[in-house]
Amino acid sequence: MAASDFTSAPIREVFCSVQGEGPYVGTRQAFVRFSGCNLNCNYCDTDFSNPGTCNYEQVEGSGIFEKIKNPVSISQLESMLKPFKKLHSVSLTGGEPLLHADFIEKLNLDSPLYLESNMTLPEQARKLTEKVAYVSGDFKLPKLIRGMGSEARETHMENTVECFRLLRKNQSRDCFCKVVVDSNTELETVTPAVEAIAPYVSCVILQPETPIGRDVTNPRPSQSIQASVQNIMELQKSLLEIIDTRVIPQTHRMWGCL
Ligand SMILES: C[S@@+](CC[C@H](N)C(=O)[O-])C[C@H]1O[C@@H](n2cnc3c(N)ncnc32)[C@H](O)[C@@H]1O
Ligand SMILES: Nc1nc2[nH]cc(C(=O)O)c2c(=O)[nH]1
Ligand code: SF4
Ligand SMILES: [Mg+2]
Repeated sequence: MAASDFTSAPIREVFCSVQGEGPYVGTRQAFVRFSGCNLNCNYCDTDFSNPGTCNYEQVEGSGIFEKIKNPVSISQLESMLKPFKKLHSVSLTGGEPLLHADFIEKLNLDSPLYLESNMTLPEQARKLTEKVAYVSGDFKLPKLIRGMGSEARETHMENTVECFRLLRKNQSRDCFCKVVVDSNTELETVTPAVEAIAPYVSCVILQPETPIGRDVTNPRPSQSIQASVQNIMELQKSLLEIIDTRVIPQTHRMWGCL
């Protein structure tokens, strides 16, 4: 897993699109997708490898990519983002962007930073407490992480809660939590997670797992790993006792944009 030094980072792609997930769905963003991740979620829809170059879609929505040599320097990335106008914010995603916190800390951009993170690296999160204006933090359910044994689960929970505490909502930052749920997700596993982070977030989003490599325009495939509408609405009803809880599927996968 290649992390970045202070001045350059391995970046998989840079493009402009609209936010497809969570409460800011539809806002115009530039996306910076860093390479590398510290987790292996069984539902992950993203190629975050580093093939040695970064795909750069300079013209919004064109589908035409230039290849930039990796690693990309801070000044190169700042210049690459300049053509994108009228942005709500710049999404820092991956892979796991917190692996590149030293690099992010040095970025100087015109738009606010929107961090999209798995929230498992508190020592890295600490470096960005003054830097990011939006935090879209996942709470990863341990059952959906490949290779996570029962001994590691307690530390995983502690690290996640500490990340939310460090990057919590305040006067100059919104912080919300997304939980990806599948057909086996039980209220008993989601409730303690939501209770623990509720003081730090503005709302919780239940994000139904989108089947990878299947026809996402067919919402009810016969043997679905997706949570049933009834199950997810039961989850929402219980969690609404704790905090504003919304159900928002990934909209960009339906539309077919990046
Ligand atoms: C690719 S991840 C990158 C950022 C960070 N590593 C994380 O997991 O939050 C971006 C978002 O996509 C979500 N995601 C990935 N695969 C998904 C799928 N098959 N269905 C629903 N959400 C998915 C993740 O849970 C996360 O909220
Ligand atoms: N349109 C769009 N919205 C997104 N929201 C989170 C994404 C991600 O992969 O981090 C993503 C993405 O890849 N595309
Ligand atoms: S943490 Fe994010 S990028 Fe990493 S495997 Fe999970 S969903 Fe994919
Ligand atoms: Mg994505």
